[in-house]
Amino acid sequence: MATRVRPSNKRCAVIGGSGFLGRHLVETLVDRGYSVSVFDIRQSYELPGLTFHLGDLCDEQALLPALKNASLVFHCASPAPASDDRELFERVNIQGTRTVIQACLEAGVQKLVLTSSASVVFEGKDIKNGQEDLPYARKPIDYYTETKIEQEKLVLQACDREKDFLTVAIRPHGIFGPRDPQLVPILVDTARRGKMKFIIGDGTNLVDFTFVENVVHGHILAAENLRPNSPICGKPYHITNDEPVRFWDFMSEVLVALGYAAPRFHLPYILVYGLALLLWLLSMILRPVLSFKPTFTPMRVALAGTHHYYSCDRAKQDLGYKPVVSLKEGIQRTVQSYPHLRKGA
Ligand SMILES: NC(=O)C1=CN([C@@H]2O[C@H](COP(=O)(O)OP(=O)(O)OC[C@H]3O[C@@H](n4cnc5c(N)ncnc54)[C@H](OP(=O)(O)O)[C@@H]3O)[C@@H](O)[C@H]2O)C=CC1
Ligand SMILES: CC(C)=CCC[C@@H](C)[C@H]1CC[C@H]2C3=C(CC[C@]12C)[C@@]1(C)CCC(=O)C[C@@H]1CC3
Repeated sequence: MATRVRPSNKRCAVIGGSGFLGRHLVETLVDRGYSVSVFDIRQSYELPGLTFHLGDLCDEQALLPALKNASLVFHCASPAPASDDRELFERVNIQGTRTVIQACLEAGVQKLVLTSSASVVFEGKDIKNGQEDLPYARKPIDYYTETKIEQEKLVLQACDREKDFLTVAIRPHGIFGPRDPQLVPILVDTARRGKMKFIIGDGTNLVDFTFVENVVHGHILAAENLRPNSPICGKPYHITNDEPVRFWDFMSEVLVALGYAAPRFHLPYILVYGLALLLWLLSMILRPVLSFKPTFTPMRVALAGTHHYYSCDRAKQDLGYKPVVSLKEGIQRTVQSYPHLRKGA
C-alpha cells in the first residue's frame, strides 16, 4: 500500500496573502520559521524565500500548486466588504470556499484555518460581550455578512477527524493597523470631505477594534492547537483586543492624532439610519443611469451607532490567547504608519 507523504508541519499556504491581514500573517509566519506559499489574485509585495501563486481561488487547478506539500492552509481572502456585488460575494466566499476545501482534501492538507468575522452574528442591533454561541444573523445586514456566514458553516462542517482534515474559524472584529486599506483611509477621506463632524447617537456605544498583530497571533495559536483531540476542532473563536472602546472615542483619537477635528455634534441614530437606507435604495434604483456610492451606508451607520463587542474568553481558555499589543500602542503604531494621511500632507 502506498504511504501518504506527510507534508512538513512548518509548510503552509496563505490564501489572500497579498491583502492587509494576509500580508501581516505571512510576515509573522516567515519570522517564525514557516515556509510559506502565498495564493492571491494579485501580488502586492515581495519577500525573500516566499513563493507567490497568482490566481482566482474559485479555480481549483490554479490553487493546487500553491497547496502542494502544505500541511496547513490559512484562508483569508474575500472581496472588500464595501462592495455591493452580490454575485461576486457568492462566487468567491461561498463557491470559492467549497473549492478551497476540495483542493485542501486533494492536496492532503491537514489543517484549514478560516478568517471568518464576528459580524456573522450582527444584525444591526446591540451585541454586548457576545459569545460564540450566539446564533448566526437571521437577517444579515449586507451580502458580505450573508456570505461570510455560509463560508464559516462550510469550513466548520468540513472538519473530519476520519479524513485527517481539521478546521477552525477565527472571528476577528474591526481590524486596524499599518497598511489597512479600509478603516483609517475611509475615516480620513470622510473627514477631508467635511463629513466627520457628527456623532451618530449619544456616542457611548462600545465596540471592538482589534490590532492586526493580535489577529495574526490568534490565527497562529489556532493553527498550532489544531490537533485531532483538541476541543477547538470545528469551532469558531472570537479574537479581539479584549478592550471594548467607545466607537466615537476611537475615531476621535485617530482623527486628532492625524491633525483633524474630532466629531462634536450629535445626530439621532434612527434619523441617520433612515437616511442611509433611503440613499442606499436610491443608489440601487438609479444604478442603470447614475452611479454614486453613499459614504454612510446602512451597515456603516449600524456599526457606528450600536454596541458590538465580543468575549474572547473561549480563545483565552482553549488557545491560551491574550492580546500582544494594547489598543493604545496599536493606535500609536497605526497613526505613525500613515504620514501621508496627516492633515496638510
Ligand atoms: N478588515 C476587517 O476589519 C475584517 C476582516 N475580516 C476578514 O479578514 C479577511 C482579510 O481581510 P482584509 O485583509 O481586511 O482584506 P483584503 O481585501 O485586504 O485582503 C483580501 C485579499 O484577498 C484577495 N482576493 C479577493 N478575491 C480573491 C479571489 N477570488 N481569489 C484570490 N484572492 C482574492 C484580495 O485581492 P483584491 O484586493 O484584489 O480583491 C486581497 O488581496 C477577510 O476574509 C475578511 O472577511 C474579518 C473581520 C474584520
Ligand atoms: C462612520 C464612518 C464613515 C466611519 C469610518 C470607519 C468605517 C469605515 C469603519 C468603522 C468600523 C469598521 C468595520 C468594518 C469596515 C470598516 C468600518 C465600517 C468591517 C465591516 C470590515 C469587515 C468585517 O468583517 C467587520 C468590520 C466591522 C467594523
